[in-house]
Amino acid sequence: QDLLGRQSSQFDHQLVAISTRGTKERAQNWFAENKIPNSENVAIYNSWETMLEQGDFDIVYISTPHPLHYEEIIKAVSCKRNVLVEKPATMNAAQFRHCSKLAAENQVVLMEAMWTRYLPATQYLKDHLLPRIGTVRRVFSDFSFPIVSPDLPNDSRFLDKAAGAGSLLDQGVYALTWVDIALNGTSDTKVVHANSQSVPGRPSEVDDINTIVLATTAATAIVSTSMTLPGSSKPAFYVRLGAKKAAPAVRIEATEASVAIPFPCIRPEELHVQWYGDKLLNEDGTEKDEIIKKPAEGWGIWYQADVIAKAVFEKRVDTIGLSESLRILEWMDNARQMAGIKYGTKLDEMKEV
Ligand SMILES: NC(=O)C1=CN([C@@H]2O[C@H](COP(=O)(O)OP(=O)(O)OC[C@H]3O[C@@H](n4cnc5c(N)ncnc54)[C@H](OP(=O)(O)O)[C@@H]3O)[C@@H](O)[C@H]2O)C=CC1
Ligand SMILES: O=C1OC[C@@H](O)[C@H](O)[C@H]1O
Repeated sequence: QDLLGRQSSQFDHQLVAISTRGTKERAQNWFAENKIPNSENVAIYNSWETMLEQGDFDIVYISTPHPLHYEEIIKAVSCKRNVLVEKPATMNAAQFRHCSKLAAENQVVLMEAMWTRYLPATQYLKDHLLPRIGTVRRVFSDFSFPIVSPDLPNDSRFLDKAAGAGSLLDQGVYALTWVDIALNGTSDTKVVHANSQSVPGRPSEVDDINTIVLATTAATAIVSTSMTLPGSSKPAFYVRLGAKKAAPAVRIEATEASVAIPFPCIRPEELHVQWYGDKLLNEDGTEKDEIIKKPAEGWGIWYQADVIAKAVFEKRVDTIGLSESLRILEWMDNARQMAGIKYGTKLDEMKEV
């Protein structure tokens, strides 16, 4: 239930059908583990195509590993389905541009599930804080946590290149989203440097420690990711999602104030603002943090679900957040090229495949 609705939601999200390669029993166990309401009525398909062609639902949520997204979006929108697709929406910008065109031709809504953008703390930052802190001059954005433990098998999606493995596409998409939010979608932002080091001791080269520098005419952004290093605090990721105390993961430095966003920046709940000058000082004269709390209800992925539900309800034809998704996919394309991160011929050509 936690996954599907919240008390203040305008919409009652319901899971009504799923497509899986697994058995019915496996699906039913999953429903039970995740407390899915009315799960006895959820249609279980063993064929994605059949579900798209015959299923009775408003929106399909694509949550397979990222190299599959492109073909799956094409199939879904061709069946006139509204689509919410996990991040990164596709493996490169050209693919998503094509998907968006097809979605428009088929009169449906398409949206990348970049849930962080729609959480209350992020919305507050965008609508109420960024307009007050002056010109943003520099952004630090880190998203690192140790996903790759020594016992993680090489065929896990985090280490298997055919499944889209790599920290840039998995974690970098969030760190870059924060840059885009902080710079308010500045369109002249360019990747000026990218460097990558692979996960040590594994047979294939999977990008791990990535450092990307972006610049606009007025600002610089420094981005880092890693799926082996602890980043801003030590405990395992899902423990840290509930951590009471965490070091800043994102820092936005503007001319009037700086704003720090504690880990986990993918699910922010607090904004720590330091106003420059003598407005808000500690007894020793140092700047005092103004802590703005904007909790997310439950896990928080339904904020994005509300956004697409509203668009579908209003019968809009739209790729929600298209320019944001494309900017970030393009930055990742450029960073991959500069850092020498490779997948395989078709994807490295950065064309539609
Ligand atoms: N927003 C967020 O917080 C998160 C987003 N993600 C994103 O979600 C996506 C999936 O990640 P994650 O759930 O970790 O990935 P998984 O590897 O767990 O795959 C998810 C499901 O996709 C199906 N699947 C896997 N491989 C294939 C295949 N080759 N062909 C067809 N179906 C397949 C499987 O379902 P079945 O066996 O039932 O068919 C599997 O359970 C990624 O794009 C990732 O970036 C991931 C985690 C969190
Ligand atoms: O989107 C994500 O957020 C949570 C992480 O565990 C995962 O790697 C990533 O895909």
